[in-house]
Amino acid sequence: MEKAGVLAQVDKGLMLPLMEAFYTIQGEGFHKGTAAYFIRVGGCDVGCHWCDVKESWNADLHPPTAVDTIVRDAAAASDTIVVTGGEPLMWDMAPLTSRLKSRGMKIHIETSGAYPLTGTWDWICLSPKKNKAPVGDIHQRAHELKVIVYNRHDLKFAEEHAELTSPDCLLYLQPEWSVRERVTPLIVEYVMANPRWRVSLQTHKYLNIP
Ligand SMILES: C[S@@+](CC[C@H](N)C(=O)[O-])C[C@H]1O[C@@H](n2cnc3c(N)ncnc32)[C@H](O)[C@@H]1O
Ligand SMILES: Nc1nc2[nH]cc(C(=O)O)c2c(=O)[nH]1
Ligand code: SF4
Ligand SMILES: [Mg+2]
Repeated sequence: MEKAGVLAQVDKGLMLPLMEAFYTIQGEGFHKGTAAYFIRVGGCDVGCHWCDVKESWNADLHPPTAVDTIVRDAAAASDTIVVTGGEPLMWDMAPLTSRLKSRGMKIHIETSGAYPLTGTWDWICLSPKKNKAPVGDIHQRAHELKVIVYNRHDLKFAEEHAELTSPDCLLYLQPEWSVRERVTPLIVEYVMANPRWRVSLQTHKYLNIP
């Protein structure tokens, strides 16, 4: 396909810049410990200085891939799919999620919420960022709020975002990996004092799996 044609397909969400797709164990949040197939879509301009997938940021480095191909490979691997990135909501998620849904799959998203919510989701993990705030009503739609804690101020940031969520939204504090030894004790103390919150660890990194 010529370049203009590919760009048009990407614009419609019929192709996505695919960084990688892999079957693993969800390491974080409510579903941690359960098998899932991850679809990592390239492209992100949020710019978290501690981001653990900076290779995802430049969408041009990741080949535009037909969603039909992505869905075919996903369906062969698992009935639970986690769409992540990069920031997946930079792209129109409607074509990908409608195809996954029509095959009866459970679809989860990991997002900063910095772009409008598209697609249909069984589980929305909202991880808000200071650099680029969530837009629209995603706090009300989120099933879990997962705030990354790099320093003490992030606990205040976490409360500000928790106030915007629905009453049954699960609340998680997750240590930023590079400072985990310093911040994990802060999180433990905070969760015991404020038991509406839970601890989330990046358990896949302890298990040495993707
Ligand atoms: C790489 S992001 C991709 C999805 C989306 N851009 C987002 O930030 O939610 C996936 C998850 O990893 C978290 N994350 C990224 N870097 C991290 C780090 N160094 N330590 C802990 N969590 C991290 C993000 O906050 C997010 O919840
Ligand atoms: N195992 C595993 N669990 C995860 N949960 C969220 C991840 C992500 O990068 O979005 C992730 C990831 O990269 N690997
Ligand atoms: S929003 Fe997500 S992918 Fe983008 S820089 Fe932050 S953690 Fe990384
Ligand atoms: Mg990750």
